[in-house]
Amino acid sequence: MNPREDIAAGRRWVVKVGSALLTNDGRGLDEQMIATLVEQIAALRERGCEVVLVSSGAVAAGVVRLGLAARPHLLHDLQAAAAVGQSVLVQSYENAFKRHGIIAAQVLLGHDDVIARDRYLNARGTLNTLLDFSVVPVVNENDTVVTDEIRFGDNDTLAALVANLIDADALLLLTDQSGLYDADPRSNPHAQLVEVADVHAPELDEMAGEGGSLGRGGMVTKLRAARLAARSGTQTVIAGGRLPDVMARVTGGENLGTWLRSGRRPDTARKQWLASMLQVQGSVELDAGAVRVLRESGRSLLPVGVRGVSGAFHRGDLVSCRDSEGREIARGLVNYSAAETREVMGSPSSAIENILGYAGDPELIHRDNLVLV
Ligand SMILES: Nc1ncnc2c1ncn2[C@@H]1O[C@H](COP(=O)(O)OP(=O)(O)O)[C@@H](O)[C@H]1O
Ligand SMILES: N[C@@H](CCC(=O)OP(=O)(O)O)C(=O)O
Repeated sequence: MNPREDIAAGRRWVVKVGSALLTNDGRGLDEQMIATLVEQIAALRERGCEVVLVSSGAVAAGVVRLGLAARPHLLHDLQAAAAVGQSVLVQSYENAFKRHGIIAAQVLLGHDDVIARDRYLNARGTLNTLLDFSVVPVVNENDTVVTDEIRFGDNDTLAALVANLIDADALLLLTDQSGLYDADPRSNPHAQLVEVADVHAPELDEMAGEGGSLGRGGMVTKLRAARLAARSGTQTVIAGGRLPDVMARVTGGENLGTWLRSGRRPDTARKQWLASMLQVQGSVELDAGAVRVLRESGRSLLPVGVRGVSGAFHRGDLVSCRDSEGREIARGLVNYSAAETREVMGSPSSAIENILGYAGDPELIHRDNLVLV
């Protein structure tokens, strides 16, 4: 039995191509690489796979087009570079796909598009419709309008959200390394490739390091992306994009790169949406009993299990639930503001009416609005 038969069975793929691969050492877009990737996607589709491509490279392409000496640091400079570079990027893909008779579509997504549930569902509908039309969506972050606080910043996270949106079977993160090593191979020549691991294995956090000068997130964001993707049951493979025929080989189940196995059952669509919201408005500290109940029995969080509150959140905001050492356990949408939570924490739900003067929900966070981290 092929241990990677789960991968080989995948029909719906999200392929993410990082800046580190696409940008010719900072000398603009590597057109040859784009042609090679597109040829491989065409071959994948011939085998009956659906593919969404998440491609970085806009900033890097814009930097060269504008004649800048290096990747800028100021947000507006980055956004200007992205605006110039995105059209160069998408034009390159358009030309390359056309040579294979494939229609491509540009899809730019921002953080707002996943926070609002109606926009989230809309993005899902559009991507699914594009796939129904046999189009290859080419997705990037909508860099020109985002502010620093709401940027994904790295396209690994964006690719995972896209995988959630379309319920992808598998996510392929192509980069300049052959996969995840047990240490950053740039600084440790003895680093060993991890061939397969459970995506939730805690020791992976020790191994994953930051990115290079061209890319953004390194292996840290790739690991986080794989965990986010696992929420829709999506398998992740991290592999070297310069390897000949890498897409056909990985998707065929060959033992290449790092397979981060997503073992558990997929979350519900609502919980996937909740997990995709990146920004919390505050946090609550739980006592040991509440930590156990959340982790082990998937129940709601009641005010009685809360010991502390920080931040200025309102009803309906996303709040992080932490243990006494500050480790995040879960996230969820609260039924009470920070001020109200301070008043009712530590009390049984039956006392809420007396304390606040009105009868609200018995839970601080209902289990349907709660995701474990
Ligand atoms: N444990 C690790 N294994 C492999 N690469 C690592 C590791 N830790 C950090 N890295 C770095 O992550 C980089 C890839 O991420 P990044 O630069 O963000 O590329 P991309 O643009 O493809 O997302 C590699 O060049 C490598 O130096
Ligand atoms: N949206 C940006 C991509 C950000 C980025 O560099 O991502 P990555 O290469 O995945 O670390 C761009 O197109 O330049």
